[in-house]
Amino acid sequence: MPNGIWSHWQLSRRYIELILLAALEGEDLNGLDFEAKRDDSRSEDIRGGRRPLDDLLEDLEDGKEAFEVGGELGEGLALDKNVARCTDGLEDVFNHTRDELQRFQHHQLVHHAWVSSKISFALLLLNLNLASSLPRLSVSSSAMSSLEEPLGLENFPSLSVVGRLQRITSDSCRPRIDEAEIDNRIAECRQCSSSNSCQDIDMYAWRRQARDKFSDPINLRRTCFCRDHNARDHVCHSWYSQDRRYSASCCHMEIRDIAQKLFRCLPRCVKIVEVGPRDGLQNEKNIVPTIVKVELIQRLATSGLSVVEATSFVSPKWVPQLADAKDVMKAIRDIRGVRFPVLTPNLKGFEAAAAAGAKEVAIFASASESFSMSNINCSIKDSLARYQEVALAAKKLAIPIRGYVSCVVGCPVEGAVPPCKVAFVAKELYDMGCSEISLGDTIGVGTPGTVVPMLEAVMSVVPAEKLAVHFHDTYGQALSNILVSLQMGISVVDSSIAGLGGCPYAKGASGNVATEDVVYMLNGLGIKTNVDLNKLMAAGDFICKHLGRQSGSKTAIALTRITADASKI
Ligand SMILES: CC(C)(COP(=O)([O-])OP(=O)([O-])OC[C@H]1O[C@@H](n2cnc3c(N)ncnc32)[C@H](O)[C@@H]1OP(=O)([O-])[O-])[C@@H](O)C(=O)NCCC(=O)NCCSC(=O)C[C@@](C)(O)CC(=O)[O-]
Repeated sequence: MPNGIWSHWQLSRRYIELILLAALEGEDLNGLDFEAKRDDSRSEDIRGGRRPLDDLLEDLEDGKEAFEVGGELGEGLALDKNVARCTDGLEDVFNHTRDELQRFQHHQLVHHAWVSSKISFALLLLNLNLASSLPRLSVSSSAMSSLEEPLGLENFPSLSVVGRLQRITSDSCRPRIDEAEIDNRIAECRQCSSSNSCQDIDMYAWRRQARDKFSDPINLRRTCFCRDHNARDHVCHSWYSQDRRYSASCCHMEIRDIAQKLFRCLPRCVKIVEVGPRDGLQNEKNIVPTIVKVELIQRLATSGLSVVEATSFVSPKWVPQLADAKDVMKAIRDIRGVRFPVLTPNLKGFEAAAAAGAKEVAIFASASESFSMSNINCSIKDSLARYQEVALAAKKLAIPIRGYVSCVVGCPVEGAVPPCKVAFVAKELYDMGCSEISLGDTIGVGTPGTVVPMLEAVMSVVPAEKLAVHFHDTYGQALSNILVSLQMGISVVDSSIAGLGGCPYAKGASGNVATEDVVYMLNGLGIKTNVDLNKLMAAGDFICKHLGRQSGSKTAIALTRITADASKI
């Protein structure tokens, strides 16, 4: 793509991004002052914001094939200017450009120039500008159809981010809670790239605090790809030091800065829910002595983890490994500062857990009928009725409940699970009063391609702040799935020490993503977890030695090997 066109597109698009963000955040657009910079810093005040559109319109008026790429557009426009400063109130920009558009009654654009609000107008601009980056402009009515309907902005402030985005995304790309639609969502977005808006607009869902990070795109690109050797060296040195003491602090801000530029809206802190003592051990054939379980929990607690799922109050006939739940709870009751939720499949389990001193419980439903039957011996509907009883009992005792949804992308029996089913179960659990809902890829088949539509569906009915993700790592996709979940606004991640686990009723599924690997990745991104990786690895060593197997954590294996090599020198 010729440079001029690209610059134009980039520059103009930035206005729209900023306008949209400002509008989405409910800011008063009047008098908002912003600046869009290009790679070099020669500055020229062009009272930006208008010129690009003015020039496009002039070209249209002249009957030029202004949108045919050939350099002319880029060269001739003010778009080649390096710094554009919008000093006019944006209100003016809107009004001015709308008036301009109305002057072109004869042109097909007018058909779409009907604007119901600032936001739809901004979208129109976005469509226009993206369209202009294509070889030939084709502003078809299907591409612009969303602009012809009122946006219903009265409800805008009360909508979630995803809801807002769904509201303003063009029809052809707007997600609906509809199985086929959601399943095809990503493919659709690719197909409809000529309609211009969807891919870029969709990114907004993940750009919660992105406004200040949009500036300086070239610099961003440089830093991201580590062409700046200083930055890269700093970052790399922080990964590891020979005495195995991990330190992210030396250049925490720098790493975070790079990560934020690259990943835009990652959370500052992530809460890790350690599920090793429960999910990790429940699948072990040989019974692990209670004393070993308790020591594992103690070690995990001292590593800084704030939540360790300790055990399950399920039928010992179904899960013999956790038949000692009561004893485990008794042994850990004096550990302070850490929460120890336990699984309860029914009222009987809840009562036993409460009697054993559990201060927090978890209920576990499934998005797949077959898995529900094999895991808890009842249909989804019946399980929800059971959990309603548990929720009521918990409420009476002021015990918080966590909810799980299993098989959120795939089921060992049924195959692909539609996102709408996951959203349905998650919403039921949320309505029951679950304070957090963990979305489990029980068999670890998800990829970002399937996880994103699932999360979008769930986030349209349950706020992101109430969600956690729980990935098994059967296909090695867990970390990518976690990363994309964080980008979508989730900040609670389940994981299991040494990657232990698997579900007894999901044959072939491997363990959860290893906690060590999650902490390593989050440290690398400058995201706080308050977990000490060395202590965590020691806890992993401890349980792996007991089980007589190698850790399932790549981080643990790598760091242990490097340490061993270093000690030989
Ligand atoms: C739900 C049940 C109990 C139904 O099992 P059932 O056989 O249909 O239940 P029942 O009511 O007919 O009872 C059968 C026997 O179990 C007893 N019983 C009944 N309830 C309890 C209880 N709470 N605690 C102790 N005993 C219990 C009950 O008293 C009776 O004893 P009997 O009269 O035969 O001596 C059974 O299917 C069960 O325990 N399932 C648990 C399965 C399990 O733990 N799966 C793994 C956890 S889920 C998971 O790993 C996924 C997750 C959360 O990690 C997320 C993800 O990765 O996706």
